[in-house]
Amino acid sequence: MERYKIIKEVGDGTFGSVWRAINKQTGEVVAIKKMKRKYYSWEECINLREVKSLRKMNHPNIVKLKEVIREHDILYFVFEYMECNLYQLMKDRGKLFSEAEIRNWCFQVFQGLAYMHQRGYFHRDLKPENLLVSKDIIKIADFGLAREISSQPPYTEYVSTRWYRAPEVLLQSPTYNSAVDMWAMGAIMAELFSLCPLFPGSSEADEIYKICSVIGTPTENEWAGGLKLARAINYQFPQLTGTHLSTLIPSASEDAITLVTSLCSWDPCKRPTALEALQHPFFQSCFYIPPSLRSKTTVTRTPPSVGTRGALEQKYARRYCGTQPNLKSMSNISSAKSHVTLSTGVQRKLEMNNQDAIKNDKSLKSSTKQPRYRPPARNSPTSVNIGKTARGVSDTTEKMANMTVGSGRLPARQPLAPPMKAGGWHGQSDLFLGRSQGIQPGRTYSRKVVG
Ligand SMILES: Nc1ncnc2c1ncn2[C@@H]1O[C@H](COP(=O)(O)OP(=O)(O)OP(=O)(O)O)[C@@H](O)[C@H]1O
Repeated sequence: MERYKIIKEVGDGTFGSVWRAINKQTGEVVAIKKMKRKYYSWEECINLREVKSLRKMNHPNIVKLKEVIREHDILYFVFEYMECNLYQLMKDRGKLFSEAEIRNWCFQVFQGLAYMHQRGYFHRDLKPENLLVSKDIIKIADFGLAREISSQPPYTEYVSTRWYRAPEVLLQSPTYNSAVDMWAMGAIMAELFSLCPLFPGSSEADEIYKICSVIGTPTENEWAGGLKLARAINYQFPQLTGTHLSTLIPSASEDAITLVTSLCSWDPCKRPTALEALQHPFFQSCFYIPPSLRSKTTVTRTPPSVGTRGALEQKYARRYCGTQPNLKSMSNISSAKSHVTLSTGVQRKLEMNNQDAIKNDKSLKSSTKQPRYRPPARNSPTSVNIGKTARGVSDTTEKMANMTVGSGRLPARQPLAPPMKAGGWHGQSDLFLGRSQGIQPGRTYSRKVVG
């Protein structure tokens, strides 16, 4: 580690703190992630998902892992350095992003995702904090939860930050696939337009409620599989008609709305794959250049939608809103859906979000169902089976309740979930505990992001 000069902390995640540093020999600026738990052998490190998955990825829109160092039982990941994450950009933003900016970012992320999904990996924890930006370039980071298609169950660790968590995961589907990343991208894309999270659930119950209040309660026609999942856990969806996305993200063009709508489809099979998303009319002005054909210059200095054409787009972005002709139709896309499927083979693990939920759980002990997996407490230094931070997870409701200030984001334009009709199921998920703690309207909060 003495080869690096540490400059300052730029991030603090669940698993590690991230520092800006300089390679003393080359002068290169890097990001060093110092893992919180100790690693007593190299075998332990090599088996880490972040190492296994990132080692194999070489794409301009996936953050590059340069080096792994273990010193005094502490593990360090050396990454290429990125200026900031998308959440930081949104929270510091005084005015809305232009559609051209959003298009450019999303196009790049979908390229990174297409690459990753094609190679049999999916991320599982896409959120604005994990999308890192330097100038016009955006890259996917944090592969702590990335999953390989060939990996075997049982999988017991926690999956994804709640606000971006796909409904099949919320409903404890025993199988899920790369479509969970596409759902997250729909939510992120909408958030880029409005600077407000689309589904800011304060608990799993509230998350489903928020989703229903935007895209409407799923019908048998829309998502038979989801209704089956719900029946299996004796869960009843709240009956809501939904809100047209154009009222929630009024600055988005019609193309953007149709893309977000299809990404946020209840049924994972109805979501476009990353490759399909890249062919959506929303991206008609972007040029897809396969990474293998890109020169270094193209990749790093001329992202899609930037350059002369990008500048023009930027200039006329607002004028184009909703008026661009749809040159391609999603229905014309011939490529078969190729979401990478993952069979968990075990119950999805559940989270306990707050003390109220625990109390409720105690009062509902008549359940005949087996108790579900309860993740170890957060911050457990020796466990990777832990919930994620701030906006994320496990004990998040408590955290949210205590959050203060800062982001200027007001996520609570949607109603709070009423007590859920939990039927006879009394598992440990807050989804079924009949209690939902909403974020109060007008309340702002910050996320756990340093710097
Ligand atoms: N390569 C990088 N360059 C600059 N900043 C980075 C880099 N990698 C991570 N960061 C910053 O550190 C934060 C946390 O990093 P990361 O998500 O990898 O940690 P984590 O412990 O896995 O966090 P999480 O709780 O989200 O899982 C990021 O949101 C980002 O702001």
